[in-house]
Amino acid sequence: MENSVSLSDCHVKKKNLIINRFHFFIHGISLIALLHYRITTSSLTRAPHVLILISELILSSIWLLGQASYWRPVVTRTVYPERLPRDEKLPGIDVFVCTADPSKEPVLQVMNTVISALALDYPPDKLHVYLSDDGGSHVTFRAVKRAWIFSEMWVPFCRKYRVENPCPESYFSSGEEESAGFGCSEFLVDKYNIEKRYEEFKNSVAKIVGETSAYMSRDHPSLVEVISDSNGDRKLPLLVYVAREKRPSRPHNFKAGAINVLLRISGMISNSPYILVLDCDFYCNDRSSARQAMCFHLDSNLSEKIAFVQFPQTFHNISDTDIYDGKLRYIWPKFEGLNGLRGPFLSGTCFYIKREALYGTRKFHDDVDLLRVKKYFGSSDEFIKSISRNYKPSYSNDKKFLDNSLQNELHLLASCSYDNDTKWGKEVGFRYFAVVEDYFTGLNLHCEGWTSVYYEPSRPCFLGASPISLGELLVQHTRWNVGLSQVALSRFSPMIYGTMRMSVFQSMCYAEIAYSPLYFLALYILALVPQLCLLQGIPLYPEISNPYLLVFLFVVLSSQARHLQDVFSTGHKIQAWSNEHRIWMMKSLTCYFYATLDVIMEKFGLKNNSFVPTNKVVDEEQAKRYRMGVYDFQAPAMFMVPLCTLYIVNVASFVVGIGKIILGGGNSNEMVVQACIPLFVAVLNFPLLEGMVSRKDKGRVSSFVSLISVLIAAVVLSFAFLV
Ligand SMILES: O=c1ccn([C@@H]2O[C@H](COP(=O)(O)OP(=O)(O)O[C@H]3O[C@H](CO)[C@@H](O)[C@H](O)[C@H]3O)[C@@H](O)[C@H]2O)c(=O)[nH]1
Ligand SMILES: [Mn+2]
Repeated sequence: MENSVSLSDCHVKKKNLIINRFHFFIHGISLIALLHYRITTSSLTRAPHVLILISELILSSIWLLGQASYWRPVVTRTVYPERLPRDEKLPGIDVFVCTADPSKEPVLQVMNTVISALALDYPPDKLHVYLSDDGGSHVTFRAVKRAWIFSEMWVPFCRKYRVENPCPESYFSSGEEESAGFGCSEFLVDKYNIEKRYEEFKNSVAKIVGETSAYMSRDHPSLVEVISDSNGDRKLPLLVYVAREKRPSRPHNFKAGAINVLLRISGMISNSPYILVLDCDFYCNDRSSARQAMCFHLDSNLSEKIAFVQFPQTFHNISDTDIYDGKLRYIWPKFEGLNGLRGPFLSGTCFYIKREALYGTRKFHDDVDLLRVKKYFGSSDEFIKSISRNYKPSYSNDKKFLDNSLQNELHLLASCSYDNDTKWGKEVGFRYFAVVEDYFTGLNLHCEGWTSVYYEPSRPCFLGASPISLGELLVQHTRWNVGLSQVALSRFSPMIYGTMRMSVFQSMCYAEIAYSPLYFLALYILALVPQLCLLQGIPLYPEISNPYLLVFLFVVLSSQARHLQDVFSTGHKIQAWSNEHRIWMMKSLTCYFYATLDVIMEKFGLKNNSFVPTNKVVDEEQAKRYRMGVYDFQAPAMFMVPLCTLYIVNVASFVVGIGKIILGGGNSNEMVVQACIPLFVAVLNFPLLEGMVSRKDKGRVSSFVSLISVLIAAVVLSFAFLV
């Protein structure tokens, strides 16, 4: 399989490296000076000072952990697909698409993802697409059959005209690519015809959706069916529909459980050495991604150790203002930095992973006994045979139907009890321990010695949907942070588990993400303590004449300058800086807080894991507000009340505090700096004020939330006067 010429290159970003290290030194020194001031000069016998010290320690520690991903050479990569071996020599690829709930994940969108995967530029007999339907829904099953019929025309069309974008919905709606010099009439006729077919397909899906209940069942037997009906010579990739068995009393382990079933089922049918995993809303936007990924997997210098090639998650539905920071812009530079270490985290979708890495078979010797293997992989003999390198699946291309014995085996492998008493979810396949199965599985692979590659081509290979309302965003990030806290508060905590198994730097990168829910504590302190102390006239920061004030100013300026540099160097405007700040505050005060609470309750047995998929259905009114850059504050009260309450506390303490400084004189010298904090909060979060006071549309803060918030804020403020 391997190739002696290099299929890929990497480049160090020298300029970034110098800036990063320079910032590290001067910011680090100023943080030490700041902490020195806190410890020596502040009166640490008083609670407010201790609290502020705690918040500063948290912020500094997370900053320090984050430096690891900026420290080593920041690498970008180039690939040379033209140097890949001939098609006959390319390895097989299985594509896994997961969907869970047709009422939240529009079927047409899911089908577009499936169709786009079928149209990847890869030898059709080497490509196999598996759709996992966790809802076991009739809608999805019927729709995928229609999708197949449409693909039989769409895939040849893409091949014939070398269409770059294999996703029909986005191809037709963007009007792009009058491609490859085929501006001729034949192309136009073909395009017209295929567009008509796509309309018919869309209508038929709409009809199916109308006729069939989108009921998502948690209680259903397994169903595995080969959808493609080609005979013998395969012009199109194989398409297989899989609904695993689900029973209400049995844990199904969410997406990780679904992927593990697909691993087993595909092992029996195609058993490709590489797997592309896609969330149902992430369609392929470039047909060449498989070949690009193979440039790493087959590169003789890299291939042995690489577990996965991760592409960035890019989104097609982000507006210019990106008010919810949906791009996750701050994440991807870290992935580039990690490229200089053992490689990036796994991010759940848009990656090509080696089957062998998920099986963990390298640790077995040839003479390992069958009983031990069964302890790992479960009772299916047929599946265990599939693990050995030279296994040929008993399914052959020329059959549409799976014969009985294979069907029985597949039912066993897709049953909800197959994982019991095996290493599935622990050492084999995607790991079940945390609801961030991607992060946690990646952590385990890196700890086992595997590496990974981050590759960001100029044309995004995949495009997905990002939440476009505050409520959805906060629900999603709460789930992520529940998962991260589960890891942080367990024996897998990266700073311990990681440093024993991989480099300190790599562990620090994992730790930064896992410990970020701690921001909640730092931000609650900073949103309350300086404000209440301002009202009481307790100074927490150096007075204007104190040279230490310069240290504080420097820390603020240098961290903001660094953030701005990051924003500008990734091609964004200043607006991204303020949006990111605002969303970070909102997430810290809600998601991070609830996530930590959730995990603590789970530890005490008061709560169970859950993975509520994000809603991918677009509400037109909401979408309109989003495009106009107007926040949608219709989020659940549990998110809105803390945000509004703290906003009111900040505004009130600023107004009263400034009034006192102006009127009272006294220690105004000491309080001026402190008044800047609520001022900053109030200005940055001005949209919240608008939402509570002046907006009339449906996305405003509800009067119920405003009322409760005013009441709680009043209690909090009166506390300052009582103590
Ligand atoms: O029980 C479940 C729950 C979810 N899913 C699928 O998992 C995918 C991701 O779910 P989504 O609701 O879109 O979650 P996001 O928070 O948007 O996903 C991000 O975060 C997840 C981890 O929390 C990763 O798995 C994803 O890849 C990553 O994109 C979707 O295709 C779902 O259909 C299942 O198959 N079974
Ligand atoms: Mn998603």
